[in-house]
Amino acid sequence: MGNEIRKEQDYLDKVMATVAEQISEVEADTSKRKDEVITMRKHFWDDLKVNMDTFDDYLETIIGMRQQAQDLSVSQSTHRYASERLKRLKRLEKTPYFGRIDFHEEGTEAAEEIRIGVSTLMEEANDDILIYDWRAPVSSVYYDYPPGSAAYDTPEGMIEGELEKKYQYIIKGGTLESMFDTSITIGDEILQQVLGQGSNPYMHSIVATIQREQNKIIRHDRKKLLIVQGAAGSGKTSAALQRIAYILYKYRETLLASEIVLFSPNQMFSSYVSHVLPELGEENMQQETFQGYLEYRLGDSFDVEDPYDQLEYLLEGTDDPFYKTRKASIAFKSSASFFDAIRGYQKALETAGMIFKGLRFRGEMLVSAVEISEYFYSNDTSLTFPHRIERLGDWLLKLIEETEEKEKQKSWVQEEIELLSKDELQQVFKKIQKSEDADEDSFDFHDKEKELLVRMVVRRRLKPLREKVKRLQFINMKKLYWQLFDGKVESLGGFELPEAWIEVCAITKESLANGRLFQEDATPYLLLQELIQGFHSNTAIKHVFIDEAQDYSVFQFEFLRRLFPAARMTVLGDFNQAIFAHSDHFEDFHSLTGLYGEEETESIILERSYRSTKQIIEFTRELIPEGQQIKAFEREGEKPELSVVPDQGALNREIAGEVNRLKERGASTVAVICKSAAESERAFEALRGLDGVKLVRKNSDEYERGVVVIPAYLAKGIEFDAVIIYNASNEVYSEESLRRLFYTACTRAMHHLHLYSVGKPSAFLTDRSEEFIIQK
Ligand SMILES: Nc1ncnc2c1ncn2[C@@H]1O[C@H](COP(=O)(O)OP(=O)(O)OP(=O)(O)O)[C@@H](O)[C@H]1O
Repeated sequence: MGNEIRKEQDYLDKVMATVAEQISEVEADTSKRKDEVITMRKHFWDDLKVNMDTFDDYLETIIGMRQQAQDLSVSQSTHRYASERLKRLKRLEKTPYFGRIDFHEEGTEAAEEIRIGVSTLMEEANDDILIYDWRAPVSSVYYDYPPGSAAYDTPEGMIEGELEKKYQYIIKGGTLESMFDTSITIGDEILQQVLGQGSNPYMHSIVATIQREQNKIIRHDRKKLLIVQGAAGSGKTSAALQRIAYILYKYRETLLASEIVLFSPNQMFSSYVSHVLPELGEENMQQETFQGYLEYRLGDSFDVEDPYDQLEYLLEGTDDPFYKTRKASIAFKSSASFFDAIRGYQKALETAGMIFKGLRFRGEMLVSAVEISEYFYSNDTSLTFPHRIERLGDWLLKLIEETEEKEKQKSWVQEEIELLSKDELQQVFKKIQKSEDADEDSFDFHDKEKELLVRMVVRRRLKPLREKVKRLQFINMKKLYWQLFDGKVESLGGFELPEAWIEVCAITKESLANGRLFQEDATPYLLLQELIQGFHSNTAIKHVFIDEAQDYSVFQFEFLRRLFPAARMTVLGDFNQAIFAHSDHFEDFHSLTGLYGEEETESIILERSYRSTKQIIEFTRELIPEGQQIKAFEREGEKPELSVVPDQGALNREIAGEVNRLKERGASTVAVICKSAAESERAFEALRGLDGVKLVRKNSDEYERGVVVIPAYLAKGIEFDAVIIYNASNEVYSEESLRRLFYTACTRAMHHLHLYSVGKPSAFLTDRSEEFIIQK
């Protein structure tokens, strides 16, 4: 190995020298380009000869301007390219590469040493590649194979060969700190080191230690839908982000970061993952929350309940007289039955039952709801439904046009003209002057003025009506949806309705009447609206990523598929962490196959968990059915602890003491995880005295370092050095429906997990759990 290390240091020196040389070249070039651009911008008009005397002069001036603008734009993009290259080189300067494979390609004489880093480095004199980008085709051998036969895919086909050796390096500031010959040593020392470190305020890239099964997700490129079911901490989010970086590299000629959208659970999570792509030298994709989209589409018409308020009600509202009804409402409205009911309803509306709103003008009915309906159903029924609505809209606009003509003759118009302000009159006057060289004294001029004033007054009055028609507001959407709960669902027949159906209908109608849309109604409402009015689609988006997918209903998936018709979809989730009431049905993601069909769907399962120590995983996997399938990465730590305390006072005292101990032991993030926001508020009040403690609420948008009190549902997707479960008693966690929430909370811990319980602990902790936990 000694020889190898010397040889490696020589190679590293050569790389560092090349990087330094290229940096100074690019720096000189960038500053020259920058000056050039600034000078060009400054003198843009000086260098241009503006002469408009004759047509030829005019042409020459225009051509000159175009040329100048083109030169400026070329200089600007060359400057941009150079500064991007500089950033890449600066990254290489810190850590030029992290791995090496000695790959002997079939049919060649000897193995080639291929070093792998975050981007490519080429020797300019001879085009030799000193470092391969981790996303280059050959780099996949590094992630996919142990020494022995190996192959990798290229656009020209498979390349086969022999992987003779494989190394991992730790290089810092140009010095080789360690080098592992992974063809001899077993295990993954670097991964051990990375996972053993403390948590970070932002998620980091994992390119140096991507595991084989994760690499399959990152490089998957065949089917329209990729479904990843993975245990808590198995690297789903990490793999998704590296996959985005990979796609951006592979399709760099044609794909922009803005054509990729990641749906994430909330703002805090979005900020937590926002550093990975920039760290890899890529621009960030767009990030959205589904709630954000619902607000955007329905926020003007309704006060849309957000999923956290819905969940909080389910967790804390058990004393509410409508609690059971609300639960039944959520279950039914997220089911495939309700989905079919909505589609059946839309089908039935093709022949009868549409509800319209009549159009009134100046207090008089222009066209009644019944007349609109008659016209609608008397027209060509072979067209699609949204097309028929469009035709109806055209007809209504024509009616408005006819009305405009008729109204022009009426006396109210004259009266209104007389009331016009000076400014308004002036505007009309200017308009006529502009339109032709009219002589103000001529008869024609006054006629024109009068005509324009009449038109202006009538049009202005009719404008809101035209807008209403253009926005399809002549359809009574609220009433149409309302009707579903007024006997429609029953009349469509064939659906298994909840026992409390009558009560479900009552609370839904009441909520609609108050302008409130329950979370469980929002997507079905929007789906019905789109089925009737035509789908809003965004064809610019080429890839959609849905993280924490277990929290989405079938409605939401169907919706996203239609919203992004040109996109491939990557769906990542863990049904053991399905905490929302509508996701109770999630046992696996099999039902999603229907979205694009079996042919276009690929599923990958991740079973190894990386976030937590072996001891934490051994404990948490006991909490869920079939948890035994989850494999721990061999990282040793302490067993989780359970402290049973007699009362609330002792609970808060002991937790405060434990937080301080954990901080002293170096934990930089400590989360006190509670069942709900209500419990978090109470816990926060009691722990206020702790130095720097913060409360995380649903609208917090930054991941906080230090000590936080947080409801379990907001902690999903993120991680902490140490987790304290605020009160894991049987009184708090008794309902079976809370098992997944409890599991989600415990799996946020990386190095330490401590559960506290006032009195008897939750029944989720079985006899077997005792083996994996230290009772205090
Ligand atoms: N190959 C890897 N190399 C280094 N670290 C990894 C690797 N895979 C995962 N990790 C780390 O494990 C932790 C969990 O990863 P991540 O958050 O992506 O998992 P997840 O499956 O999305 O978890 P959850 O479902 O619980 O939200 C992170 O700290 C991540 O950096």
